[in-house]
Amino acid sequence: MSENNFAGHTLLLTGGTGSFGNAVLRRFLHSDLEEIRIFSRDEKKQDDMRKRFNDPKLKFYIGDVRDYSSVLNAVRGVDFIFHAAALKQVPSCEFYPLEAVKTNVFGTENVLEAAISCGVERVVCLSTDKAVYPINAMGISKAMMEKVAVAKSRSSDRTVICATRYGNVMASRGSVIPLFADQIRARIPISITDPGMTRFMMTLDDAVELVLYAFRNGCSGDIFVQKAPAATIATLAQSMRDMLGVPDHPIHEIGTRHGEKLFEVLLSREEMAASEDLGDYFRIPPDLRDLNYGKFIEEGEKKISLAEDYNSHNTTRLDVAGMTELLHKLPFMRAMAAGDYISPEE
Ligand SMILES: O=c1ccn([C@@H]2O[C@H](COP(=O)(O)OP(=O)(O)O[C@H]3O[C@H](CO)[C@@H](O)[C@H](O)[C@H]3O)[C@@H](O)[C@H]2O)c(=O)[nH]1
Repeated sequence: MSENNFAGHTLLLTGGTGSFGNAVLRRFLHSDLEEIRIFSRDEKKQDDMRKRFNDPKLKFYIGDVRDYSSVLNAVRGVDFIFHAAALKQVPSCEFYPLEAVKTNVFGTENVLEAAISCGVERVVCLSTDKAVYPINAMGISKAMMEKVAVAKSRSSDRTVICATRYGNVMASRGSVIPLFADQIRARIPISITDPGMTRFMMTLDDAVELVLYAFRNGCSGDIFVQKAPAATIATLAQSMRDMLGVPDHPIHEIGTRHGEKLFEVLLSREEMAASEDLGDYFRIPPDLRDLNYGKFIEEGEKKISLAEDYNSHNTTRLDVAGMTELLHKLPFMRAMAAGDYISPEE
């Protein structure tokens, strides 16, 4: 399925005003899709987007995934959905965990229920590595979102529901790369939490590719994960200092923050045992055992105890040169290195 096989079809992006929505639009605006709907609560961002893209193919829907009727209104007549609407800030979800449940869990249920009742063909739900062995409210709510998606995928023959999980998107707004860049610009020390902490490193384009892969290839109940390299925060800081020409810029260690893990996990041990290795991706199929599943237990347990999870400590580790090469792919970092400043992605 290429970007040009969609004549007469409509795509809905929930949470479409964020960086992911913008990146998808850049890919799909010139496809043969008939209509692209942006659904979000944010009137101002929708207005900015309307002016920026200025394209009659784009339609804007104000609503909240928590409100079923607003979702239903946007889903009627839609063929495909990329469900990106979420509360994703770790600290705010820690303080307001039920708000995370309302948006990430019940909101997803609303989107999927509307999709099934309107006969939508395919839905891809976006999740995060923080949903695996979760320790913070954001991750826990996203883990529940995945469970809702997989459970719902069993209840429709027509609507294919699958999900993707990805790690930190490099240089997204509020994340560590723009923060370190601001600190370097302001000539204040770089605040490192724990130099040995690792994170998967993915670009926004990688995240979009993963969602498109799931969209094209997913069977109902599948979760897709892209293999990705990782780096320690010390390596990231050194690469940024080198790239911005200040290799000796001071560093200040502040310690691990609230709700934060030493490393992230993209596939649990249990999922690794069941997953299919597709080269660049893993596919985690849904557990299709029915009530008569006793005969699968022994084999399953043996595989699980041999498996290792897939995490940012044991994946390909970037050294300073490798990390710098990746940083060069980011428009934000290239501009910084040239002495310009551009806004990070939303
Ligand atoms: O002053 C800082 C801030 C962050 N870090 C480290 O940098 C890494 C990445 O941090 P950050 O960019 O804040 O990302 P995460 O905390 O991993 O999670 C972010 O990225 C997720 C997925 O992209 C979002 O869902 C979360 O809301 C958002 O907090 C972590 O190891 C942090 O400990 C520092 O060393 N110093």
